[in-house]
Amino acid sequence: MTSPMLDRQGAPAAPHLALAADRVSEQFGAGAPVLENVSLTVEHGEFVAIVGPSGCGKTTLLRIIQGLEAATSGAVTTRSRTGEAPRMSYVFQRASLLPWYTVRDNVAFGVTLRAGNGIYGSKRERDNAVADLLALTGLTKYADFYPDQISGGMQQRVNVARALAVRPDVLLLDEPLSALDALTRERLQIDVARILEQVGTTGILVTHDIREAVFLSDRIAVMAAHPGRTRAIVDVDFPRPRTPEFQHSTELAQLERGIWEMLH
Ligand SMILES: Nc1ncnc2c1ncn2[C@@H]1O[C@H](COP(=O)(O)OP(=O)(O)OP(=O)(O)O)[C@@H](O)[C@H]1O
Repeated sequence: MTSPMLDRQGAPAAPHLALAADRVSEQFGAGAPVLENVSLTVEHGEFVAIVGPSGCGKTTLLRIIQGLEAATSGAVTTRSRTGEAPRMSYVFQRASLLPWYTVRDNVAFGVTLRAGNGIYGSKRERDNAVADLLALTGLTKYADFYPDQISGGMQQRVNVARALAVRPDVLLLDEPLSALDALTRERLQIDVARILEQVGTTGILVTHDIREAVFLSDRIAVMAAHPGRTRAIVDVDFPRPRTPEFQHSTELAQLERGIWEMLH
């Protein structure tokens, strides 16, 4: 993951790229191939969604990108805007919060974890960072609550705030909103769009929800299964952040329909 980014010819790739997955294949033991020659590039500040049928290897691809899983063949290369290895953070479907910590302390935990990495120098800087993250994610009023005293949507906000505490160059989101009810989910999609715009981080989102993918992303990788492969890369050519009206617009519905047809 720390190797310099190379293109297919072996020359340094364009510095505007945050990530390049090049012909990534994965097979676990003697099982059927899970991923086959998946290639994907993501520019700095870009938000890319991955959609596809269950079992096509979306989570596996995300885990390979994060370095938690080694690809059988192919390579993933990453770099930050400064040219160094990027910091990545991961948001899962279920918020894994510390139940005995308040909302504030759960976010502070993410900040403290990184204090030793030189991101935050002093205690005051850490306290300010926590306050900023709480404000950014709409949690200031809930700072002294415990996780079991807030809704699932609020818990997921804490999860996002904690993930952002490391000031990630790349934020990986694996079905972050799928456990939420439809209304909460729509509201959080709008907030996630605003938060991403404010922090300017690069993002990769795995989702089953095509509408969510269209609403949030610049491009969508549509995958096919058995083995998992990229079927198409779809551009979502609308300025970000998207307005709440865009969520129910004809343009979004048309793109959603086109992707749905690809998947069925
Ligand atoms: N560590 C592992 N060992 C063996 N098989 C695995 C491992 N991880 C994933 N798989 C298999 O790889 C395939 C793809 O799994 P993955 O979770 O990546 O798919 P997905 O597209 O994210 O699915 P879903 O949309 O249902 O979450 C599945 O058949 C899964 O059982």
